[in-house]
Amino acid sequence: DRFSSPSDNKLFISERFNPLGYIKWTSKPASRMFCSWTLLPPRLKSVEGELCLITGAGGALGRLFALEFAKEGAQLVLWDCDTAANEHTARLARDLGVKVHAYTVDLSKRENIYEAADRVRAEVGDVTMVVNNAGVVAGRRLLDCPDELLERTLLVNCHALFWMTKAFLPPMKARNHGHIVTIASALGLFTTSCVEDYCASKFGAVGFHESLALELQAENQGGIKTTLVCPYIVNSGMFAGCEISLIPPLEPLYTVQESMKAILGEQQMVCIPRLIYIPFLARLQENIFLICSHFCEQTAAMGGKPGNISLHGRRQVHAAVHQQDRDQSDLNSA
Ligand SMILES: NC(=O)C1=CN([C@@H]2O[C@H](COP(=O)(O)OP(=O)(O)OC[C@H]3O[C@@H](n4cnc5c(N)ncnc54)[C@H](OP(=O)(O)O)[C@@H]3O)[C@@H](O)[C@H]2O)C=CC1
Ligand SMILES: CC1=C(/C=C/C(C)=C/C=C/C(C)=C/C=O)C(C)(C)CCC1
Repeated sequence: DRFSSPSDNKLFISERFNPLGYIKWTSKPASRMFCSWTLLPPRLKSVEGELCLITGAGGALGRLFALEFAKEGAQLVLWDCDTAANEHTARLARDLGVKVHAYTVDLSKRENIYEAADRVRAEVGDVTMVVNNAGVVAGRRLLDCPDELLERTLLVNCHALFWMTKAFLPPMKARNHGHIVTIASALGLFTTSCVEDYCASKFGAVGFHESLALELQAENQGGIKTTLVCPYIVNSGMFAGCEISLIPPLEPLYTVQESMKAILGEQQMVCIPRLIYIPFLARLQENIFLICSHFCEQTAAMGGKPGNISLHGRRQVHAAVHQQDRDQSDLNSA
């Protein structure tokens, strides 16, 4: 059994919970609904024969992703700005018997991404899976941080997602087949202090990912899967040595194996550990409230049924009350 762990035999509703699923609920037949919310363990797909591009492949998680995809039999395209680290990952993956193509790419430069994408298409072929994993953090207090470092975080963690998708999605759409994975962070769902650049970029990544997933769904491109990965602090890589007293950092291999389960299970999102779903769900509840408010407002605008409390109506009441207050104060001052 791939990625077996002691918890594999237990059934956790949070594991199967699919946050974009509530939209599916309203639009898809009961069978699909059941699949999104089922308690049954997911079937893991095969990636044998897929061409999988991993960014940041020389880094802690990127290297482990490359090795896990290699074990699964995928052909690899590895991107990183650190040539030596990337080549090292490539050698380790080749030792597992798969074809590996390593490229030195600076993801903070749009033209660099487009040029490298053209080279990959010409030299290797159409990429069918993209794992947007590369990431950076300025790691300094906002007011002490050079502007360029702050900008770089947004360029690498967020803007690069636009250019990667523009470069690699079209052939996927032509075949209605592919998979785009976004390695975001728990800090794309809620915030903590002193990481303004990182939070801004990861919130951007989460928003980008959700919107793309909905766009593909609206365009009936169900053959193109998307997975959002939101890990807590990992005991390696960019946050190595960073600890919070309550919860110990995650082990990198555990993080990547949990991510692989979600990717191969075609899950739309995974929070690692599950505790991270709690602040996420708190936000989701807020969003549902906003959608309901919007719906009430539209109902009112369409001449909603008596008894409906509409925000639109309430706003008119507020405006009338304010007008009365102003009239009263004019009277007082006269
Ligand atoms: N580690 C953690 O605690 C957590 C990490 N994540 C996310 O996981 C992902 C991987 O993180 P992790 O493995 O820890 O990070 P690492 O720093 O270990 O690896 C990131 C890799 O990306 C490369 N990279 C950085 N900038 C660029 C660029 N402009 N162009 C190309 N490659 C670049 C880095 O190269 P170089 O070393 O030369 O900069 C490095 O090889 C990131 O998106 C991160 O935000 C999410 C939650 C927690
Ligand atoms: C709010 C919150 C927590 C704090 C989480 C933090 C501070 C996460 C930091 C994550 C990082 C640095 C990710 C990097 O990508 C806990 C302790 C899980 C408990 C549940 C609520």
